[in-house]
Amino acid sequence: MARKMEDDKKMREWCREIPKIELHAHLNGSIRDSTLLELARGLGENGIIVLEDVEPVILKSSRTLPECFELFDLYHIIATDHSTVTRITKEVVEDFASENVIYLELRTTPKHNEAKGMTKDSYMKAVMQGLNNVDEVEVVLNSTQTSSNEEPETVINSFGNEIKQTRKIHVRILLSIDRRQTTESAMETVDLALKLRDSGVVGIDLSGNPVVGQWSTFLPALKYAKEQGLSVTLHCGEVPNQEEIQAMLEFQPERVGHACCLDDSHWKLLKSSKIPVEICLTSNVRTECVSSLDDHHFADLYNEMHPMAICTDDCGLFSTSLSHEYYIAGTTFGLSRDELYDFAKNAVKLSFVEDKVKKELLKIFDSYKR
Ligand SMILES: CNc1ncnc2c1ncn2[C@@H]1O[C@H](COP(=O)(O)O)[C@@H](O)[C@H]1O
Ligand SMILES: [Zn+2]
Repeated sequence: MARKMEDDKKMREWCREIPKIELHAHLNGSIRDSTLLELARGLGENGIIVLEDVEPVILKSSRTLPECFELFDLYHIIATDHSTVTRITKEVVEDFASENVIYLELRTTPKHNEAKGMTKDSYMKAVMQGLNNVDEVEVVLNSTQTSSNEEPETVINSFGNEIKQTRKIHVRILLSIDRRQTTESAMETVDLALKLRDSGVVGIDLSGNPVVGQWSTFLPALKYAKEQGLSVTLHCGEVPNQEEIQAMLEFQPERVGHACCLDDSHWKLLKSSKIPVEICLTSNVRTECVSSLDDHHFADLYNEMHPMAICTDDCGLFSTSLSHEYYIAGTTFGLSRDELYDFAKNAVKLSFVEDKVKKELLKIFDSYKR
């Protein structure tokens, strides 16, 4: 028993220590609980919200998908002013870097809120300021950015190799279109993404409550994004809307998130199209998109060597971390450390980053496990 617990602890530490790539993380879903509560308390003291109503909602650990979207509305009241957006961006990046995420693709929905003097542009400026404010680690936003002259630290890693480590994280941003938006508003988001290309924005995500909105509303903006050379990823199959799933797969996005509720024909289509899947284990179980970890489609896709990446989705909302997601993938599906390591490394190829950075990231993986 003691031995098993010791092995388990080592496995958790190993998952934390290895380099990792995060491709599906929503900014507001990744807010630390402690920050959220602190902000909520502040608003409670000022009479803007009733803290007693909000606290149990924030602290509840298990939520259905509709409950998640109720909570997001609350998050947006609590966290959407410029200085808070800047603060949470800084914290989220630092949290990922602290568990050895070397590349983070962070997605967020640019928000317009007249009452707070916020436009989609100013929202994104606040996000960029947050990236600038990160001080625990160097943030690299484009492949032309020169690195700081920080001396690399020499450490012995869990493979027994001596490696030189610099505290550095590559970050790229995806702008999310919320399914509540109009075609016009979705177009605006794509235009903003194009404007911010030099600041690290590389693509577009379609997300939001899957039972809200029509595919035809978003299609013009998604097509436009594709034509302009932005990468596109879609939340696909969180609910069994087969007509929409068909349209999404036909659109041929560069990646899809979740892919839970596909019928047999779409399952075949997904596999034959080789569209990479962002796998969010805890999220899918908590929101009841899959009945249990053991029934998760990860195993089937893994056995077929379908391109996939392990991701967190909303690590704040679901109290998880990328290391923990690797741990549960390894222990649930019986992956060896070597298999898990190769899996982590393969996620580099699925990222939307420039080839030059991909090569740099692959080198980090190779030097880590020689
Ligand atoms: C649980 N599964 C999910 N399915 C669909 N959309 C989700 C999601 N989790 C998060 N979001 C989307 O991301 C927003 C929060 O981050 P940002 O405000 O953009 O930073 C949510 O409001 C929702 O639109
Ligand atoms: Zn998501």
